Amino acid sequence: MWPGGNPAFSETVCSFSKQVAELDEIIRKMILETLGVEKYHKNLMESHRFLLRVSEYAAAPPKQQQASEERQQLGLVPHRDKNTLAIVCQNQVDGLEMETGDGGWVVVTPSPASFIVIAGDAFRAWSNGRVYSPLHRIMVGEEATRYSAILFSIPEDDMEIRAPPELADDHHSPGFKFKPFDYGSYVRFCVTEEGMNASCQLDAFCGVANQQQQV
Ligand SMILES: O=C(O)CCC(=O)C(=O)O
Ligand SMILES: [Fe+2]
Repeated sequence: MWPGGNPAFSETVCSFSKQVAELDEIIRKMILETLGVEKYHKNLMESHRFLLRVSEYAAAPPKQQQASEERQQLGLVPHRDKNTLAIVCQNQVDGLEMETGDGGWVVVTPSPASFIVIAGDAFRAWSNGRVYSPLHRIMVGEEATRYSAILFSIPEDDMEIRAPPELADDHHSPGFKFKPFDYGSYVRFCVTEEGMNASCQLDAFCGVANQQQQV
């Protein structure tokens, strides 16, 4: 795209990514402290890499005589992130929606100076389900174009995602909701036919059925 390079852009992207990566580290530390497993923080940081994605969701072409909700178009299909955390920084145009659990959707409207943090399946599995990875999507309106910059923290492919013993659920059998797995195998499973058709890819890949429910 830029045969001569674009040092000013590279510098901005690098500096932004470094600062948001620091925020990711702080957030992960806070979550681990809350769960009482902060001793795993360093280990968890070392086995991750970061990816920055910048996106443009162009305003949908106007459609006359339709209610405002019908004028919205899907900008990104409903999905759960596979990685650990995603930190989203957007312009002042909303569009990110989270599933509410009963099939509804709620628009996320952050204040101008805040970020949106989304946990992914790797964190859900590692935390034995205590950190939830929500289903989310992007809806595009016709008023304005939405821009977002997202920093993803991603486990290395060979990282074993295994919840620490401290997070075992002693009140339910089995104590762990997910079988341990290598992150790379999970990513590969998600693009198989079975993975793509699963309503919850993590459960389909490594979910352990609750024995009490099976009875
Ligand atoms: O652009 C956004 O706000 C979020 C996009 C997203 O969910 C993703 O890239 O996984
Ligand atoms: Fe996402």
